[in-house]
Amino acid sequence: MRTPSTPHRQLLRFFRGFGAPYRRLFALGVGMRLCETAADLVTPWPVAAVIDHVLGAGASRGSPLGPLLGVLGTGRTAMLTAAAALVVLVALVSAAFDYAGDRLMNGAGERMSAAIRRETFAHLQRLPLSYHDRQTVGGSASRVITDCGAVKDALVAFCSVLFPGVLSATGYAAALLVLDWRFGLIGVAAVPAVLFLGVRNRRRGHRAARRRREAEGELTALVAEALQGIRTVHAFGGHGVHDRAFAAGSRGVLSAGLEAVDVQARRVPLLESVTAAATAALLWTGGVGVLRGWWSTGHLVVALGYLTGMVAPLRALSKLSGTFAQGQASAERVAAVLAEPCPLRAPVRAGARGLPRRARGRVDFAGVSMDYGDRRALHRLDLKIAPGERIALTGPNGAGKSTALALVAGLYRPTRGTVRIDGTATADLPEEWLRRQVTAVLQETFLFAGTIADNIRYARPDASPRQVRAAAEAALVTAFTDGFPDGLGTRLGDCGGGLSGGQRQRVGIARALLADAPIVLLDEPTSGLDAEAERLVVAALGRLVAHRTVVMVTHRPALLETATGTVALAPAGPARATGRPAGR
Ligand SMILES: Nc1ncnc2c1ncn2[C@@H]1O[C@H](COP(=O)(O)OP(=O)(O)OP(=O)(O)O)[C@@H](O)[C@H]1O
Repeated sequence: MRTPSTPHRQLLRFFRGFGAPYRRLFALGVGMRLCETAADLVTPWPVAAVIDHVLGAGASRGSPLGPLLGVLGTGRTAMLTAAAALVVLVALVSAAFDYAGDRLMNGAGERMSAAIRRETFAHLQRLPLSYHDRQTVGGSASRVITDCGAVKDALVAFCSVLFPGVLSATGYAAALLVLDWRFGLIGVAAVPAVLFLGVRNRRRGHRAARRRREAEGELTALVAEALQGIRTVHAFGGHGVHDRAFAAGSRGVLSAGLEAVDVQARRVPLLESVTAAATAALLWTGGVGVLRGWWSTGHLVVALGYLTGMVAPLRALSKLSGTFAQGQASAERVAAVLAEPCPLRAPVRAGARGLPRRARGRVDFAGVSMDYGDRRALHRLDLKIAPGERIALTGPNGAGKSTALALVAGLYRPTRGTVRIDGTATADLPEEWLRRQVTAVLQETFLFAGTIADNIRYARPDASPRQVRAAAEAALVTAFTDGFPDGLGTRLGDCGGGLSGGQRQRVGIARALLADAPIVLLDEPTSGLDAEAERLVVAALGRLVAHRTVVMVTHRPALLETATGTVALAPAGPARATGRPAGR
C-alpha cells in the first residue's frame, strides 16, 4: 500500500490526541528545560570573573559574578578556588535540570509513542479482511514495529534535542543581546542562516526517507513470506529466488539511504562555515571593543561562549534532520493505517440494539453477489437456512463456497444483496454480537504459541478449567493429550507447531464447542486427513453440530452424510439447489 504524503500540520493534528494525556508531564519538562537554560547561561561567567578579577585582564565593566569570587577570601588563589567551585556548582545544577527535563519530556515522548504503537496494532487487527487481503503480513508488521519505532525516535529526538535546542538557542541569543546589542546582532544574524541550512533540501530528504521506509516495508514482507513458506523454500530449493528478490529490495533501501546521507552530509560543512563566520565576526568586533575599552576580556569570553552555545544545538538539530524525515515518513504510514475505517469500532446502530444474547440461528442469503475487486466469486445467491438445519455447499473449485461462509461470518460485506441472521442484515449487526453467534472450523486450524488449553480457551477467555476440559473431552482432544506428560497444559511451538493435522482439527473443534455459538461454519475441516483421523474428527464434529445451524463446505462423504440438505454452487453463476432444499 503506497502512502500518500501528508502535510506536516495535518499529521501533527492527527497525532495530537495521543499527546493529550501527557500534557502535564510535558509542561513540567518544559519548566525543567527553562531552568537548565538559565543555568547554562551562567556557565561562562565564572571564567569571565577569573579573567577580569583574578588574572587582571582589566575590567572596565566587571563580571557580575566578580563579588562572589571573594567568598573564600580576597587572595588570588582563594578567588580561583571559589571560581572553580562555582563552575562545578553551575554544571551540577544544569545537569540536575537536564536529567529531570530528560526524564519528564523523553518519558512523555516514550509513553506517547507506546500509545501510538498500541493503537496502531489494535486498529490493524480490527481492520476488515478486505484490507488485509491487500497487504502483506510483513508489510503490516513493519508498520507496527519499524514505523512506530521511527515515530518514537523522532518524538524522543523532539523532546531531548529539538525542543531543548530551540529553547537554549533562544536563551543564548537573548543573552547575547542583553550582553551587548552588537554581539546580539551577530548571533541573531547567524540564526536564519543556520536554520535555512538546517532545513535546506528538506523535501529531498523527506522524499528519500519515504522511499526508504516503503522499500524497508517491502523487504520485511519478503523476509516474512520466505520464512512463512520455509518448508516450501527448502523442498524446492527456492533459496536463490528469494535471495534475488531480497537483493533487489535491498538495492532500493540502499539507494534511498545514500540519498538521505547525501542530503545530510551537504549540510554539515555549510553549517560549519556559517558558525566559523559568526565566530570570526564576533571575535573581531569583540576584540576591537576590548582594545578600545568598551567591555572587558571576560565579556568577550562570555559572548563567545554564548555564540558557541547558541549554534551548537542548531547544528545538532540539523544532524537530526534524517531522524525527523524518517519519523515524518513513518508517521504518514502509521496515519494511513489509523485512517482506515474500521467497522469493528463503528458505533452500534440503533436497529441493532436489544438483540437477544443468543440468535435462533436462521441464515438467509437474498440476491447475494460478491466481487473481490474485479473477480466475481458469487452471483445472486438466494438461500434460506432454518435454525438447526445443516446445509452442505458443494460445487467446483472457485464456485464461491468459502466466500459464502465468510459472508455469514461477516468477514466481508456482500457487493450486492443481503445476508441476514435471524432477519437482520449482517452489515447492521454489531461485530461483537456476530462473533458470539457464529463459529467456524476451517480446513487448517490456526493454533497460537501457548498451551493446548490456552488455544481452546481462545474462544472464551473467561471459561473455567472445567469448561475447557469438557470441550476438550467432547472434541476428543483429551483422547490424545491424556497421553502427554502435561496433558492440556502441553505447550505448542510458534503457530501451534507440534500436533498432527487431525489433532489440530480436534483442538479447533474444542475451541468451537467452547464458543457455543448457534451457527457453525465448517470449511473442509476433514480434507487432508487420513481415514482414521477423519473418523475421529467427524465424531468430534458430530457433537459440535448437534442442535446448531450448520453451513458446511466439504467433499468428503463421511461429513456430507451429516448434512440435512445440499446446495450446489456454480462458478459465479446463480445457485442451483439439489437434494432437499434448505429451509425454503
Ligand atoms: N480474498 C480474495 N481475494 C480475491 N479473490 C478471492 C479471494 N477469495 C476468493 N477469491 C476468488 O473468489 C472466487 C471464489 O473463491 P472461493 O474460495 O470462495 O471458492 P471455493 O468454492 O471455496 O473454492 P475451493 O473449492 O477451491 O475452496 C475464486 O475465483 C477466488 O479466486
